[in-house]
Amino acid sequence: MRLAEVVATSAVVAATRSRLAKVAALADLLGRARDGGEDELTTVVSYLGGALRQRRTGLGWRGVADLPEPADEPTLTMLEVHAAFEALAAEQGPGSQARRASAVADLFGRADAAEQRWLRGLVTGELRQGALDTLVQDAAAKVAGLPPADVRRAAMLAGSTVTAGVTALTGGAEALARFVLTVGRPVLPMLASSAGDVTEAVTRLGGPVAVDTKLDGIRIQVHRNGSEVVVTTRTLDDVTARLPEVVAVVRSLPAETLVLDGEALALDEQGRPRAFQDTASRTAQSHGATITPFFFDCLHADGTDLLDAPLRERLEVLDRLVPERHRAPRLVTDDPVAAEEFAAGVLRAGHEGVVVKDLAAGYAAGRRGAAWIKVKPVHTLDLVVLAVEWGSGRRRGKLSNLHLGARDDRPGAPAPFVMLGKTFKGLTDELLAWQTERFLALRTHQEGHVVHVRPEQVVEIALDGLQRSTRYPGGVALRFARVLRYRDDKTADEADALGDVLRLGATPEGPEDTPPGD
Ligand SMILES: Nc1ncnc2c1ncn2[C@@H]1O[C@H](COP(=O)(O)OP(=O)(O)OP(=O)(O)O)[C@@H](O)[C@H]1O
Repeated sequence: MRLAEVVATSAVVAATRSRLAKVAALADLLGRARDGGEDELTTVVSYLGGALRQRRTGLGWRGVADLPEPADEPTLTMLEVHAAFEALAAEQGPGSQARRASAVADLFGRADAAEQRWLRGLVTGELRQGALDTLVQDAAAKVAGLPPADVRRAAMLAGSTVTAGVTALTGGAEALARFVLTVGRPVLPMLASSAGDVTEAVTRLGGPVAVDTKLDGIRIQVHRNGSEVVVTTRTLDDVTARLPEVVAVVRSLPAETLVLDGEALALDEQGRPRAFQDTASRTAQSHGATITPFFFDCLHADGTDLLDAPLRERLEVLDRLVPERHRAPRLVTDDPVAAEEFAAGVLRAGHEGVVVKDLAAGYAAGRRGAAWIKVKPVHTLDLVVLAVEWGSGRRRGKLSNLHLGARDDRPGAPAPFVMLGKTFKGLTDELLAWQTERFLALRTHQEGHVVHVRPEQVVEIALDGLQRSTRYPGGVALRFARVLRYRDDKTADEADALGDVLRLGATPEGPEDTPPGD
């Protein structure tokens, strides 16, 4: 298969808003790629999801900043491209940088202009978007003639869309069914959609729901097999060695095999939650505050897999095995008023909100299906830092005012991110010091006092709302944005998209609330 066919499909997917049309275009391509053998197919599935097959190529933004003249005709094949990146990834030792540069010049010199743009996006990660994964899963299911839920489930269990997609296309239902929950192997976590208030969330789900305390710590998944315990994060990184308290708690539970989902939290002496940064720094260093695990789901217990069991049943097992002091406080109700009252109490206790959950739903990775709905009182967005301004006065010598962008999910968007505003509010001295170093490392170029950076750092912003704006290209600006924390557990493709932002609803244009600099 030629690279041009993948580039063309990718353009069709970006240009339509229709989910059906996106899946159809991807399926058409996957159907053709299937005939090319497993290596080619794996490459196509991976690239359609916006990712290279190599974990590291030693190539970054800088390495593809200056490209040779594009070729007139697209001639590259997928296997040639893959082989070129394999060779790049294998380069090491003295002189490797020069050899890498010449390999890049060779590869990109054989690509036409559209292919060059696309390959550059692939290398820098700009093509990656969380939503692409489920589209590729659905397309693979369509070609294989399998229910989309089966492929999604395999991806959750394998922790990889590429593995699940290729298996569906080459081995069919039988091969797919071999992906089972294995104690000791982490699965992709279930995520939540959001609602403006608790009543809306309860009404949307209908019927009795679990209203769970939303604990502001670090997502953990714990696998126990006898005395073996493994703790992983939302991104499936192993943090077992850093969280001995969690290991000890799980070892004390009355079950031989166990998979639990929960949140690890730093608590002060009064049992109130401490700032997220305190908890987060604990996975980075292994000292500091005491960490307490709180579990809210059970996926396996003593030989019984519970992934497909309704939440009601999973919670029964959880309540039986885990003592109350290690569970997220919860109310089961179908009454929105009772749910609102419970949520108000949760906020008074210092937690960030609630997650309202459908008691009849199974456990499914990702955000689709919306069986979990989070409700937080202030709006928060996960945005990407596009540039930073040098501070003045007390902040001289520090990178301060952040330029914030959302993923631009509009068809034909001119750039991957669209700027929504700036803020320097909420930044402590510690954060200023940290971000100065971080953004200097990400610097691409400087214009006046504005340092442009590679769009890789996600930051969680609280805001009062949106206002319409003629100043910013998305047509809206953030109102009273302030920094809550840096999200090192999220990549830029998991940041909020303009579509998510607009759902907050904009008020008419008002005076600019964030002064242009500090
Ligand atoms: N009781 C709970 N049930 C489910 N998730 C919870 C609970 N308490 C805290 N959480 C956290 O909330 C997250 C669910 O929200 P979401 O899927 O939107 O992830 P997120 O983008 O990391 O959310 P946020 O930034 O709001 O924490 C989970 O990943 C988990 O870390």
